[in-house]
Amino acid sequence: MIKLHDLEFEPYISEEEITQVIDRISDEVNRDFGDKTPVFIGVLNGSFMFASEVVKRFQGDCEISFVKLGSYKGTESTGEVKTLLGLNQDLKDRTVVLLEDIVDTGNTLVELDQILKQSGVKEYKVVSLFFKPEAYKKSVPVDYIGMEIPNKFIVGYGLDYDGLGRNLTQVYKRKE
Ligand SMILES: O=P(O)(O)OC[C@H]1O[C@H](OP(=O)(O)OP(=O)(O)O)[C@H](O)[C@@H]1O
Ligand SMILES: Nc1nc2[nH]cnc2c(=O)[nH]1
Repeated sequence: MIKLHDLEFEPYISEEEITQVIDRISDEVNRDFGDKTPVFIGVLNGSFMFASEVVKRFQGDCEISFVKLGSYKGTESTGEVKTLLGLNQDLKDRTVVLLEDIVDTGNTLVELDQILKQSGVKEYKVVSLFFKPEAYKKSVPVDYIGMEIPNKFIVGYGLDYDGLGRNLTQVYKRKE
């Protein structure tokens, strides 16, 4: 068990399991985008570990960029997604692969969908390491999912609780 600020968390998904999931999802990404010179866009902050592992496994030509969006305060979504660092690259007519650590309510994804459509991409697909089907209320497709998880707050592997826990190499869930 670990403590971050005032909350306790227990081990939930091991590093080995995360690696297996990333291997599988990266195979799918290689298969579908290997010859398309995609632009990978990682959604900061949470996706930095996952994004680096996926792009390290990518075997074709690609470009890599990041945007930074934020909407969580403590363990809850505020419902308001702020763009903290926008796109700084021309994506017109490009194939884009969004790399997210988690899709939860979908608020962040809806914002990204608008940003990408406005930028004139040829196509874009969403890859997310974790997905909470019970929490997802939107219709933007999540095309590649590493793991479906219940509607519980998790930390580790890039995901934080009020800034702490991103460096943990396995995933923990909030202790009930
Ligand atoms: O589907 P949603 O309910 O929108 O949640 C998903 C988003 O929440 C987290 O980001 P957060 O807003 O916590 O910012 P961070 O990545 O900087 O921690 C995560 O990295 C996703 O981008
Ligand atoms: N740390 C963390 N951030 C999130 N953002 C959306 N869902 C979650 C979650 O379960 N944990």
